[in-house]
Amino acid sequence: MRQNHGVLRWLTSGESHGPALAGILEGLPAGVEVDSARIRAALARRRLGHGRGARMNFEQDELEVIGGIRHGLTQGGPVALRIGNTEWPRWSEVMAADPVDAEGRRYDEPGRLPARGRSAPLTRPRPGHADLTGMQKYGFDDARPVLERASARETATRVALGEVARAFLEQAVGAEVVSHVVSLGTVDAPAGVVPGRGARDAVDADPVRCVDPTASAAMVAEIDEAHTQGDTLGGVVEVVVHDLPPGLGSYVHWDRKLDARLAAALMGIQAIKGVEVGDGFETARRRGSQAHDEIERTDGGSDAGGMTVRRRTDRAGGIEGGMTNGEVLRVRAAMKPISTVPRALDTVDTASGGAAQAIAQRSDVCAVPAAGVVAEAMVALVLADAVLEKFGGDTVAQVRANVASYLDGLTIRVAATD
Ligand SMILES: Cc1cc2nc3c(=O)[nH]c(=O)nc-3n(C[C@H](O)[C@H](O)[C@H](O)COP(=O)(O)O)c2cc1C
Ligand SMILES: C=C(O[C@@H]1CC(C(=O)O)=C[C@@H](OP(=O)(O)O)[C@H]1O)C(=O)O
Repeated sequence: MRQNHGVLRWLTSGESHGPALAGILEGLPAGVEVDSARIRAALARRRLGHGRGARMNFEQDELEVIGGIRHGLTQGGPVALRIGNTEWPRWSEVMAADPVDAEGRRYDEPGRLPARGRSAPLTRPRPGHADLTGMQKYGFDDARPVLERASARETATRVALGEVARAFLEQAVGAEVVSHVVSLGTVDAPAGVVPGRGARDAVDADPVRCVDPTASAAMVAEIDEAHTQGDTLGGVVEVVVHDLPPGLGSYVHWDRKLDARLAAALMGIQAIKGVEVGDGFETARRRGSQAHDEIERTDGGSDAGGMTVRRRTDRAGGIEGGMTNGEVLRVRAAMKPISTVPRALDTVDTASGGAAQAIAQRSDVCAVPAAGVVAEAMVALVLADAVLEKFGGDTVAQVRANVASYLDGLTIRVAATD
């Protein structure tokens, strides 16, 4: 299955140390209010979090909107963005698109161009990164081109495009997307704490984007300890979406199920190794009587005319049968520890064939808080796609009217959750 099977399409391009990243989002209606200041603010959120590496401090995301937005409004055409890497001047030769000297020589022609410093081939692939298999698959004798594209630097583009999708979701359906860190290393935040509407700034103000201060302090301490020991950490983030209408996605076919589409989008983030919908794996341990969300009427009526209902709990995370059910949507993504481990792991040197220590230059110790921001972007893109698929419209106003008409026509309504 290719993700983006619905109405919206999005693509990214660019390398970690290339001149820029590029992203295109195609299929949005006209009239989404979004400007570069908003997208820049989203990019700044992705750089947050205790445990990120030095590069987050000395590099900026230089955003330029190339197309699709005029005077702060989308125009209906593809939104195209460029995010310049301010590191580029130091890499302009190593990552040059064209052959690097007048004779048209390349670094990957052994003996033809002296490969020193940054241009020296990387031949000690890191366990857990894309290095070794990427070299095999694409026929490289240098891991450089593999890590350049595999790098999560690319997630800057997703966050930028995701912010446009988030603006659409807010304006078309009134939905709000937020994420928080629910575990980091061995530390768990208390179960059942879900950030409400408007909580995003408070979450972002926390050094690890965790809503519980005690757990946050323990997470910070665990990052510091791992750092001291030359080690790295992973964790779990939860994306929470408030005020989605019931009926996004569908039960009728596997690739239309919203949970399948969200899971694919989240698994497509670098280092994500597991996804849970709602209480996920915990639900599998429960009995049926304790696993599901019982339904009750809230309007006081007893006839079968128009009624309002709610679920007493939200263990399902707002999705049943591959569709939003009108409750708060919750999806979790588990991130493995960063694979560039300073206390380097064993590998082989692909040039000499001998045993070696893996590449271990600067690296993030932990990027779980940032992964939450990336996960929000992926969820926003999938939900924007699902909203457009169900409600259509060439302008935000049309989509909004279509949503209102659908909700007005429901004989069974879902009570507001917060
Ligand atoms: C926000 C973010 C930051 C990351 N930072 C690093 C890093 O500094 N060093 C590293 O080795 N991996 C980092 N990763 C993970 C790698 O990009 C990822 O493990 C690699 O591309 C291999 O893909 P896989 O883990 O999905 O198999 C980061 C991932 C994310 C989401
Ligand atoms: C640059 C970003 O993340 C990078 C993601 C990354 C990786 O291997 O995924 C490795 C690191 O890059 P470098 O090895 O050049 O320091 C991170 O800094 C970013 O998120 O903007």
